Amino acid sequence: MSSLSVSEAEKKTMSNVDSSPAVKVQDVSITYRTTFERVPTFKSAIVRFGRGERAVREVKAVQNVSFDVPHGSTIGIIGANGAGKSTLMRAIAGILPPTSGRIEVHGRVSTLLSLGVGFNAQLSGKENVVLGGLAAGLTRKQVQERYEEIEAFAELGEGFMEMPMRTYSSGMFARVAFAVAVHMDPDILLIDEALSAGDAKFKTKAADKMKELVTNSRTMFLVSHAMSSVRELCNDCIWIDKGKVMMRGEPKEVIDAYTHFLKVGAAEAVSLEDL
Ligand SMILES: Nc1ncnc2c1ncn2[C@@H]1O[C@H](COP(=O)(O)OP(=O)(O)OP(=O)(O)O)[C@@H](O)[C@H]1O
Repeated sequence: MSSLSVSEAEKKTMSNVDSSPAVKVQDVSITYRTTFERVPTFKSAIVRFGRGERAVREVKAVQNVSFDVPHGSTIGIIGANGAGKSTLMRAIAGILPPTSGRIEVHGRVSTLLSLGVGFNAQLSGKENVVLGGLAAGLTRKQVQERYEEIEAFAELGEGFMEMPMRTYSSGMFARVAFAVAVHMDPDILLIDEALSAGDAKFKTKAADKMKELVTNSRTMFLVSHAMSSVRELCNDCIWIDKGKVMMRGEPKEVIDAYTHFLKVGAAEAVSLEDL
């Protein structure tokens, strides 16, 4: 590193890409097994005194997925409902262990998965910010130092940070969740549909903040159905379908292939945004 000339170092910073991967996903499969009571017919339910038959349903949500994500990338993860995007994000976040395969994560991860997971709705916004910060590994002092910035970023309005989060609208919830996630100093930020709940003004602000994080060489995963966000913010893209990687590459090309696959064509794809 020290032997690099200034111009080479600058180039490296501009390209935002470090040679070792921030995330390495190797042949990962994730299967959910759900047991449930099956009551086949009304008659047999009566015969069985209301007890159903125990059945197991397996869903192969992610199947043999492998990819590397270099430091400084902003990678969009796209695909239809139920494709396995959130499952993959939960595995990268370390919330859900893969059924098989291996995931390496190099750096500190901050997640914004399914908005505000981990928040306690009975507690105030302020209390949740503190808990979120401590859970992310910050010291109490560091949380206190960042609190004002987080509060200012969330812009909830007078007094709302002191109110229990159950009294918040989903957009307000999203604002706090986003503000916390981006102020945790993450090396790797996982964002799952975060922008969908905020209003237009907050979406712009959130997008600017994400661009700033990426400029500072952070790695970001953006799971989204909003193709415009992926096109605007990402420099890399993975399309997942039925738990498998269909395509990886330039966001524009991957989005084109995906929208073509959905048989809507590129023109209608714009009106599909923000679904
Ligand atoms: N906790 C769970 N238990 C059982 N099955 C699950 C669970 N979570 C997800 N699944 C199943 O795994 C598959 C992938 O779901 P996942 O939430 O990862 O999809 P997704 O691509 O994020 O979808 P969406 O765009 O609708 O958010 C689906 O078939 C879903 O029914």
